[in-house]
Amino acid sequence: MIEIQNVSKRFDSASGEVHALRQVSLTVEKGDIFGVIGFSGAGKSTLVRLVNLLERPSEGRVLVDGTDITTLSKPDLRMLRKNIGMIFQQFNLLQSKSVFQNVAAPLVLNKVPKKDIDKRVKELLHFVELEDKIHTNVSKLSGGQKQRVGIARALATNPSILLCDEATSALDPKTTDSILELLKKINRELNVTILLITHEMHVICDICNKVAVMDNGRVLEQGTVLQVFGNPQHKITRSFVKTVIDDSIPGSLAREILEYQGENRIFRLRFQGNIAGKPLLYRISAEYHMENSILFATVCELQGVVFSVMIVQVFGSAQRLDEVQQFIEDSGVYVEVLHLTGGEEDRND
Ligand SMILES: Nc1ncnc2c1ncn2[C@@H]1O[C@H](COP(=O)(O)OP(=O)(O)OP(=O)(O)O)[C@@H](O)[C@H]1O
Repeated sequence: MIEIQNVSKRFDSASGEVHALRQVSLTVEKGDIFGVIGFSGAGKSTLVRLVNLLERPSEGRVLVDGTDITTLSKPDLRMLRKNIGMIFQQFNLLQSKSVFQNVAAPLVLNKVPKKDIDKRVKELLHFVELEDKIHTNVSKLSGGQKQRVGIARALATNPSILLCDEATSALDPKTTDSILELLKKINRELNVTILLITHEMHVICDICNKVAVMDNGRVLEQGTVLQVFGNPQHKITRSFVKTVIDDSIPGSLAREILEYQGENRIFRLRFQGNIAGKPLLYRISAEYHMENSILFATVCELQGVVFSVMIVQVFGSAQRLDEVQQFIEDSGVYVEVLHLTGGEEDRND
């Protein structure tokens, strides 16, 4: 378990003090694949580097399995780093060395006997499906193969935590998917807790069970992927959601709606999981006798859960619309009233 408690991190730079992290708190439970998403400069790399003390917090505490790691002695810090593997966007391999030498490096550093190193490296290369490249120089490998070597090296000392710093950002989409599959296998079969940082929603949706959204050194929101992306509270979170599920009303449609003179309200509904099939609109017609029309609907899958967004226009008096809104809320569906101004959606961000 990783606990980051009220951590701030400041750097001195030529142009003055930089606040890379501001009072960040988050908890990664054992078994999680926890994703931190944010745009460039949000503080993600600084955050992940705290966990193996590549960076020290200016304030606050970082606990790994209950121990405040800033208080560790040098030998204990070495032990901690054995327990925490890390992979990088640019792989950070020893370029002039073979696959074997790269994967063996942490074992050599830890003075593991040679015959055990041979056995362990073969085991690891089998796990990452790269046995046939054992004697190849890493400079001859593709990006995906290099990341597999990076992963095998990170797993060499049997860590219980794996930190991933934009591990798929340098890879094409197909290779990204195969590396994400491998990370899932590491989590599932080796019980490794994963903390990853990324600016790609696809990565979060594909493998993470929890997520934190960062901006300007702060965590804006965090929780399960479904909680955070199912009902995003901040503009930045919504902009990430939009990259996988665009839920805005096209401008031409918004202008048409604005021209309508009668009383109506536009709701954005977000359905999750088994409530996706609830006959909500049918009940608004049948029980409330109110006409409604679907303006937009889309569906995707987040973490194996069906997630759908629907924008509906319901017609009726303000009082009746309040009743319907209450009914929707009581049904456990996230509902948001949309205000259209001049053909655009005004979200008061
Ligand atoms: N060693 C350093 N010295 C000075 N400033 C730093 C240092 N490391 C990071 N920063 C600054 O801290 C802020 C957060 O950087 P960080 O690399 O953690 O963000 P990020 O979200 O990982 O962005 P990116 O994906 O671009 O790396 C940035 O303004 C960055 O310039």
